[in-house]
Amino acid sequence: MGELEVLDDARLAEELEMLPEWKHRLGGLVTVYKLPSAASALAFIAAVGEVSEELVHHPDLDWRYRRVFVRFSTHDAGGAVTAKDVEAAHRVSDHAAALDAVPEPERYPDSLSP
Ligand SMILES: C[C@H](O)[C@H](O)[C@H]1CNC2=NC(N)=NC(=O)C2=N1
Repeated sequence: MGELEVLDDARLAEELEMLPEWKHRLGGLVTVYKLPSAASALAFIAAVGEVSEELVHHPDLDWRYRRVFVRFSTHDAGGAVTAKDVEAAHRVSDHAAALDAVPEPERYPDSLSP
């Protein structure tokens, strides 16, 4: 599969089974992490930034004290989910775990504008 190919529903469902901390919303992969402190939230944001630069694939981020809202979608694919979003989500989840983040994907609002 090309890395900018939009994932069909079946493939997306398969990928999401391996990404239990994420959900499909607003044409992207979204989640919320609650960090132990605002300082660790900032460290998490820095780690997300490094992943984004390494992959040249950048999320929407929303920092709210100890919580960070994350949304990955592929602009070059018209704002849909591709393999790049999946790879980025896995790497971000690993950094979240290393910082003792609590995943709260259900908190991601359905209305947050892309
Ligand atoms: C030129 C540059 O590589 C592209 O614009 C990259 C940058 N970061 C990106 N991030 C996201 N989320 N989607 C993209 O299509 C994308 N494209």
